[in-house]
Amino acid sequence: MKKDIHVVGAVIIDNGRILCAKRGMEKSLPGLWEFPGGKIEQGETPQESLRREIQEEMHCEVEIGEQVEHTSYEYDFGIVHLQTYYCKLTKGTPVLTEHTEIKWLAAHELPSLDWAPADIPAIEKLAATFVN
Ligand SMILES: Nc1nc2c([nH]c(=O)n2[C@H]2C[C@H](O)[C@@H](COP(=O)(O)OP(=O)(O)OP(=O)(O)O)O2)c(=O)[nH]1
Repeated sequence: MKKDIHVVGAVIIDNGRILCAKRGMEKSLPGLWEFPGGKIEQGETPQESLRREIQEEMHCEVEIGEQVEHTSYEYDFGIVHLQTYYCKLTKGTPVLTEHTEIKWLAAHELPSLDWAPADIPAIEKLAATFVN
């Protein structure tokens, strides 16, 4: 049995653009794009986890809205259950810490990046949701 890994990702929208973050080359899924976030810790709600991760990784605060997607993807290292949520910035601006690059893209531009496989359903949904 592969281990289940519960992960939250923030779809941060600001000025009509969505924040995309590139994973480091030394990590699992090296160099792939993802939404900032991380593993849900024991006793946390997805929202608490997301707020904590965004503060730690991006040094800013977000207001969390509706869920975008909830999907599971089986990697060689485990099964990632990824929940993504719409977020708005409430304090500060995202800064690069753990990631190697960040980009702000319009929804229709999202499919042009090389995303972690678990993110594809969310990317397709976002790309189809906003016509801009
Ligand atoms: N934060 C985030 N993680 C994602 C996304 N898509 C996706 O497959 N993942 C995977 C990558 C990781 O295996 C896991 C998130 O764990 P993490 O952020 O706490 O861990 P990490 O990448 O620092 O480290 P690692 O232990 O996987 O090397 O979920 C996504 O959009 N955002």
